Amino acid sequence: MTEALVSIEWKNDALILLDQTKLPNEIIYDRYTTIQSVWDAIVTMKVRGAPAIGVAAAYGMYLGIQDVTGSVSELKDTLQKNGEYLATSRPTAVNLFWAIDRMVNCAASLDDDSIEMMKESLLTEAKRIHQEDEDINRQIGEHLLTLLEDGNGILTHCNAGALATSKYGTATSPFYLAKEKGWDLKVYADETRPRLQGSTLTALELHRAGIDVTVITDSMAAMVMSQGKIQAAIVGCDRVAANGDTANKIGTLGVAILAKHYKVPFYIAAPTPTIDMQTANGDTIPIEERNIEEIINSLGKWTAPKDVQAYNPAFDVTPADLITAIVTEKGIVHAPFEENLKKLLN
Ligand SMILES: CSC[C@H]1O[C@H](OP(=O)(O)O)[C@H](O)[C@@H]1O
Repeated sequence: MTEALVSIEWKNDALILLDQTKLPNEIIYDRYTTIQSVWDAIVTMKVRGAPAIGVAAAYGMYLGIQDVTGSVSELKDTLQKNGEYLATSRPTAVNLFWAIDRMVNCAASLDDDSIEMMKESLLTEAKRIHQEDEDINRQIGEHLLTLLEDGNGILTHCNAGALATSKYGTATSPFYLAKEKGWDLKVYADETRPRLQGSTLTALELHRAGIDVTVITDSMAAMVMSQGKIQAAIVGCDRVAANGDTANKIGTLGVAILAKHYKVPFYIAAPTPTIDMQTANGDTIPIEERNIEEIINSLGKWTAPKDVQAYNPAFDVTPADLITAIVTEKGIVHAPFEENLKKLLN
């Protein structure tokens, strides 16, 4: 086993982020001291994964008010404006907006404190969001483990791992807990074109942890399911709508359709900050479209004519009726999702 990679750390008054665009070949940590650099890290996916984006954004909101020296109301105004700016980085992962709101609401709740006291309270709130994420992920893993058995084959898509969060991951959390229990789970990781987070990130973190992981191309998912190798599919999420429709990395919908066909349980690992009860259903979840060169010039080699058209939605939406259960830190939610998510969250 090799030491676990840490995606996010607050150290010596700065945010330290592992540059995930360099993995698996280089392990490079960068130091961030401005909100602008955090915005760029989110846009360029140096830090990615809904929970990790939320934690990074919380620290970015704190970094953005360091230079405020005037009144308390000036600090609150700056925080509000910075939240609007940070919100332009990526549109789909609701954790970004959830973390921004947490920081703005934290400041709003601090009446007439001094500027320095408010800055201290905002750093405390960012650290709280960071620690909560770690606790949430372990609890999701414990609930997911009740749905699995020693020796199971599990298919996962993209990276909803420790690298997408502060620790453990969401979909990968049971793999780490299973190893602690001495179970022998066999993970099949979709490489997940075009960004390949499954092979560059999931395979990396699980392999380093000594967990049995096999990289497959996205197009092999059907075959491994048809061969009876998969007893469950577990994926992460970027936004769960009130009716259970779930946005996740592009290709997740295909995995869900295959799982239905092969009668494989399909689980969403969902921290409650990723559940957006303000969004009624999947039709209204904003889907990020990214640069088409991620497809036709991935890894710096043109694999299509340079002026060809391409379509690069970074996420798709899995309808609730393809989802077996949404597994949160507060418990396992089955259909009817709208009713049961409300019960879980209230
Ligand atoms: C627990 S990570 C959730 C989610 O985020 C990833 O997207 P991206 O790498 O573009 O930030 C992927 O969809 C994961 O499943």
